[in-house]
Amino acid sequence: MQAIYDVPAPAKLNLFLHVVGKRPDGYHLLQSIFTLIDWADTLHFERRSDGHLLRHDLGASLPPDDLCLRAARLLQAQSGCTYGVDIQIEKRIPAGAGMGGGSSDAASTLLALNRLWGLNWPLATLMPLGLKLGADVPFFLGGSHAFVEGIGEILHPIELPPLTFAVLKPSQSISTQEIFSSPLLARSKNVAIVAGFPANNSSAEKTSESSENHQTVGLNHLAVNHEELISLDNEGIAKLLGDSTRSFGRNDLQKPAEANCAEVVQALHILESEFGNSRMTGSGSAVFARVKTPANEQEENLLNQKIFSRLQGLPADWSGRICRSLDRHPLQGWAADEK
Ligand SMILES: C[C@](O)(CO)[C@H](O)COP(=O)(O)OP(=O)(O)OC[C@H]1O[C@@H](n2ccc(N)nc2=O)[C@H](O)[C@@H]1O
Ligand SMILES: Nc1ncnc2c1ncn2[C@@H]1O[C@H](COP(=O)(O)OP(=O)(O)OP(=O)(O)O)[C@@H](O)[C@H]1O
Repeated sequence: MQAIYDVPAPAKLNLFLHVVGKRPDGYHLLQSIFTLIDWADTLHFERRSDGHLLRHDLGASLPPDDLCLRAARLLQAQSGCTYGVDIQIEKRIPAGAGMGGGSSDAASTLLALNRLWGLNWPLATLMPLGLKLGADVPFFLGGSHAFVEGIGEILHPIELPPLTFAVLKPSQSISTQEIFSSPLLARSKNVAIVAGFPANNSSAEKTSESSENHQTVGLNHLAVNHEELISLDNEGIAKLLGDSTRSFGRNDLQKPAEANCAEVVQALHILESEFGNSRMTGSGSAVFARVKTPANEQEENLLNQKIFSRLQGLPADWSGRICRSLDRHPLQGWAADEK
């Protein structure tokens, strides 16, 4: 294999994100539902025999040593592979948005180079490399929506009904590190511990990764403080994303982000007034609202018009669009399962 073209790297939304603790090294322990959406970057890989690793930006410019190059360098060093690669990237996911764009690029790079360089490593071997690159990378390697714990390395695959979102990214970007170190970050007070219940129906997605932190069966229910049982269906998701007084879910990173960035508050207001709900994803600055999935083309056009007309009144460097949840990651199954 000489080249792999049109490799997708989809973004994620955190339907809720609870900070439940802190590790001795300063990283925060989370509980969150991560959802894959159809706002995606596209990458192209051409193998080089001289061992060099080069990136070419087809759209927006990325930092010189970006997460794609860091992923390629890590895989090359760990495997001792003598091939190199030219990586072309069409960047569409806004950076510093809490949508995991850089992490997704890194995960897609690991999966593509694993093939292009003929390594054929199992997913369980790629997972710890992913975690070294960023807390969100294991989720994108995992290949499905997930209830996520730890700092991002404990993945419980879940199935979700098809969901539609309006996503708005203000012009300002937010540094993840800055938000996690804010004194406004809620600690321990009102911690909702969520426990997952394995799916007991045949539609549950089976995953066969056998790494220690990887559950082998999907979940279809979550319990809050072992009391209220939430099904991962439309009704349950509505509970998770309802208004802040009634909903169970929240994003604990939202308060510090609102304090740091007035545009986050503005974006939340816009979605709240247009769609009746709003929440920030990850460490921001992007926010999203759940919207009714359009039943036909006419309804779909109407939704797109709504977000388009809102964007027209805002500075040109704001972006936004209607996004659909994916069934699964388009590269699911690219890494061999461990026998
Ligand atoms: C907020 C989320 O987007 C939720 O999906 C992720 O937890 C962030 O993941 P990420 O962007 O891959 O973050 P990393 O690049 O690993 O970490 C950036 C910085 O954020 C802080 N950080 C990150 C993740 C975490 N669970 N606790 C933290 O305290 C650390 O100071 C770290 O140095
Ligand atoms: N391939 C990449 N794409 C985007 N940003 C990258 C990439 N590689 C490195 N970065 C750097 O990482 C920073 C954060 O980018 P990213 O888009 O991953 O953040 P994010 O949307 O906040 O994601 P997360 O939810 O993982 O925190 C950017 O400001 C950028 O400088």
